[in-house]
Amino acid sequence: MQYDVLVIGGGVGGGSVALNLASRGFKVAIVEERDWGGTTINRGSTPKRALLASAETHFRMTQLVKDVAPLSWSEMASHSAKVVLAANQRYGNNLVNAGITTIEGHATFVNSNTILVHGQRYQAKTIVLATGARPRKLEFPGSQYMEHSASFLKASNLPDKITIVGAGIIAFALASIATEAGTKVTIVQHNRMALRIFDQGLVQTLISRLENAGVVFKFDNTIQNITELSSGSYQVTTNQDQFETKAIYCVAGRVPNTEDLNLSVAGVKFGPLGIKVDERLKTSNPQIFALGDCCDAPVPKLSNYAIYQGKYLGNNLQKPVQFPIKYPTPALTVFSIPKLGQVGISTQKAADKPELEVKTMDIKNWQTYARNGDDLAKLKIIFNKGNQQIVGAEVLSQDADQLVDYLSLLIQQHVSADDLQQQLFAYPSQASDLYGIWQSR
Ligand SMILES: Cc1cc2nc3c(=O)[nH]c(=O)nc-3n(C[C@H](O)[C@H](O)[C@H](O)COP(=O)(O)OP(=O)(O)OC[C@H]3O[C@@H](n4cnc5c(N)ncnc54)[C@H](O)[C@@H]3O)c2cc1C
Ligand SMILES: NC(=O)c1ccc[n+]([C@@H]2O[C@H](COP(=O)([O-])OP(=O)(O)OC[C@H]3O[C@@H](n4cnc5c(N)ncnc54)[C@H](O)[C@@H]3O)[C@@H](O)[C@H]2O)c1
Repeated sequence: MQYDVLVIGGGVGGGSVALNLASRGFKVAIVEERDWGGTTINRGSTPKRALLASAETHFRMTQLVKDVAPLSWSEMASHSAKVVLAANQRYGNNLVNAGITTIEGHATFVNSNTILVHGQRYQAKTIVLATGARPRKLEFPGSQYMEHSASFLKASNLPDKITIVGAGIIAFALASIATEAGTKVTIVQHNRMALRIFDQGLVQTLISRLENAGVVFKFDNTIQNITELSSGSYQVTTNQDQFETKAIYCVAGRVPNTEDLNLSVAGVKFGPLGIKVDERLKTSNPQIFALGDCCDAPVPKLSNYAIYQGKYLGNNLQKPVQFPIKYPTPALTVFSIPKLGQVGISTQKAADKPELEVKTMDIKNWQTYARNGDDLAKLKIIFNKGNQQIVGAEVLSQDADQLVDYLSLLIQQHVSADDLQQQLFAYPSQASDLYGIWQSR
């Protein structure tokens, strides 16, 4: 069967490019071997945020009133499962309703413009690879007892004592959710560094808050083996320690899905960081493109980048791709309790730039944060000393994701303090708090 464009991978990256191209009249087919919506919808931010919805509401209540009833994991899990099922079905339906041919199965290349799925050949002049990534596996005796974030996120029961391996973005979200649900969490990190790219002062405050809530951090601990005990629990032995736990989730990074595609027959080069692409997302074969978590592009591997890359390719594929991809202001959030957000230039990068100044603002007394009892709320904002424009920020707050997005708009639009005074925000709202950034300087 012949198409204008074949997309391999039905996650948010593949879906984004397929929907964009279909809306322009291209004959598009998309292949998915597991579930429509990929990691984001089925095993990533959608279930994570659905579980977090209960966990953070519970946390907020405990900040404001006494005697809050404990959370029920089974209720949280069934809410999350409903949200995921609806999103997954909506995702598949959107593709079909857009006139895209959806093919279920594993795709491999036969040659540079032909793929094979369940013995059937499909051809296209242009192919887009959007095969995503999978959890990185660690190997040591007993490592087979470790599960991954996906099994945490779909667990119908959560044990009362769990271990998380890796102190990264996923770990802080899972630990926050589990702790709020009453589970005792231990995080094992092989060195001293948690959340490497974030402001380490804010990270330390977040660690202290989680420690006060009962999370045990074991830094400089490398797991040597795990043994199963007759009780059904596990004994974890590290280079420093030995302890019992009831489940172990390994969240020590992710690796791109580049194997089992027969990329070499298509002339597509790849390495450990993913499929090699140029600044137009073109692979080493000029008719094959790659985007999202499977590709080795110089941006974080996040849903928002995969979707943005999909839109870029969709906008440009009808003609030879003319313009290199230009990424907007980066914004990301660790969905912990409280959240940790980063936008634009980070405090670590600002430290090397004398033209920038970092101002730390204790925002807990600002209206939004005071009324929410958000006592740890802190904003580190990075200004250009010359024109006083905001170029970046790092935020610790229950609402860091929203503040980061407001700041992203200000940065992207080069908004100055004077420009902001021309806006009339609803009052008192988180947006109206923004005036405080200049007042507090
Ligand atoms: C627990 C967790 C939480 C996350 N939270 C966030 C968050 O809050 N915010 C954020 O921005 N990012 C988050 N991420 C990252 C985000 O999920 C990824 O960046 C995003 O899913 C990448 O999209 P993608 O389309 O490139 O890949 P994927 O979503 O992984 O989709 C790739 C698809 O390709 C399919 N596939 C692979 N090989 C083949 C083949 N040969 N044939 C057919 N199909 C194939 C796979 O089955 C998969 O469905 C999170 C990730 C995890 C694991
Ligand atoms: N909110 C978001 O935007 C969001 C949320 C979740 C995931 N993601 C994406 O998913 C990716 C994967 O998340 P992640 O948390 O798995 O990765 P990560 O890179 O954020 O963290 C992995 C952690 O594991 C540690 N580690 C590595 N080997 C180890 C070992 N042997 N023992 C103990 N610790 C070890 C690393 O030092 C690091 O701290 C992220 O990089 C990001 O692209 C994004």
